[in-house]
Amino acid sequence: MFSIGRRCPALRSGPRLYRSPTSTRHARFSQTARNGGDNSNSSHEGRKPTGSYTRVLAIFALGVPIGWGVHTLNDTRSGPSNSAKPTDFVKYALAAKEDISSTCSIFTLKPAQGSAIDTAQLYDQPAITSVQFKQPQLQIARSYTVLPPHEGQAPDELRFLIRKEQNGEVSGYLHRLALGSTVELRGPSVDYLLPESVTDVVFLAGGTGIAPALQVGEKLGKAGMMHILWANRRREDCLGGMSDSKAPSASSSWSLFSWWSSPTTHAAVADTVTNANQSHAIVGQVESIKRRHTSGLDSKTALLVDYYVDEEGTFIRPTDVTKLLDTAVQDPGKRLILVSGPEGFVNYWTGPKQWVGGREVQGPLGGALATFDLHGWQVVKL
Ligand SMILES: Cc1cc2nc3c(=O)[nH]c(=O)nc-3n(C[C@H](O)[C@H](O)[C@H](O)COP(=O)(O)OP(=O)(O)OC[C@H]3O[C@@H](n4cnc5c(N)ncnc54)[C@H](O)[C@@H]3O)c2cc1C
Repeated sequence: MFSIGRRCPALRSGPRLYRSPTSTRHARFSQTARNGGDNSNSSHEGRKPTGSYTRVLAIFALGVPIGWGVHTLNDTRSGPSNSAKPTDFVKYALAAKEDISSTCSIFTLKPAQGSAIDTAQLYDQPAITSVQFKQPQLQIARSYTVLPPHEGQAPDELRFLIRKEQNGEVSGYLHRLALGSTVELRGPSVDYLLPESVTDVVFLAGGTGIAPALQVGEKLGKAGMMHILWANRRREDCLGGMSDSKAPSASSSWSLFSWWSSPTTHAAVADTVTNANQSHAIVGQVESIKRRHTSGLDSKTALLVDYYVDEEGTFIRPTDVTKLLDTAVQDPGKRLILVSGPEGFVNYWTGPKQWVGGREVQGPLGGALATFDLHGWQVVKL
């Protein structure tokens, strides 16, 4: 998904995976009806109501509140009623920037003018969605995956986890913005449409590849079983994250297991996780999605996350993945392996995507996953 080292095409010619949304959710309460109500009051002032006029008034008296109620309900459900076309850039203001590590920050953006990106298309579609940010001086744009909304977030706000790439044109520009600055966004783009009847997902996420994983976790909900294997170079990027599998991948996994099993460790770890969840926003959001989407002891509908940190010597091993693929599923539906992260990470697991006719396509399966017996699991490169 993340094309490090590949220059994205300029705004004019950028390849788009976008499919045109056909939302009718924003049908506005008709202006005529509103004006009609107002006019009836002003232009007929002082006149004795006739029988039919009384009926008209009664219709307005009942109709306007009902219509307004429906209008308000639609607005609450689908965000701003003045949604911009996905191909048009709209202005947002940088409302907050939370540094979560030395290279990554969470950006919170609010619409700066009347129009805004259609949040229903971003959040409610069974799809992984992203938007493009414009770098105005260079007239280039890059895609960023929107984080699922979290508790306390205003309905029109958008949040993104963005890593500052060394010498990165757009990420560098975004990280230099002062609070309150205006930035131009367009979208949404659908990067992957989740098929119906997904029962199992294994998500291999590298670094900021956790953002689409969180979208899938949120959208899959209690519909199935999802296991995220999240790899980071540094602990600071997933501070406090504790793996759900008992023995995290490491050369000394047996000793880690005995360490994990000790009651003293459990108490200490619980404290660390609680504290870290309060301070590390992404790990906190991972945990909150897990809590909402894991149904007690029903092992068919759970979200599990394992953390891997290069600097601690823990890497996602092929056996960590094959173990999950071999897990017996009694009632199999669609099973997906989704891979998202820096280009090197995606290439290692799946081989590179390809450009065909100006569009980026999946290309043949390569990398480590091509050597596995996939038992019918479908691989998707993001
Ligand atoms: C669908 C999608 C969703 C994405 N979501 C996110 C997200 O949520 N968060 C996130 O952080 N990123 C995300 N990305 C990646 C993002 O779009 C950018 O690619 C990333 O921020 C780097 O862009 P940049 O303009 O800052 O860097 P660029 O200027 O494109 O440079 C990237 C790197 O390549 C190097 N480089 C550039 N040109 C050359 C060259 N000619 N030779 C050698 N090296 C070179 C640069 O030094 C830099 O390290 C997503 C990408 C896609 C496609």
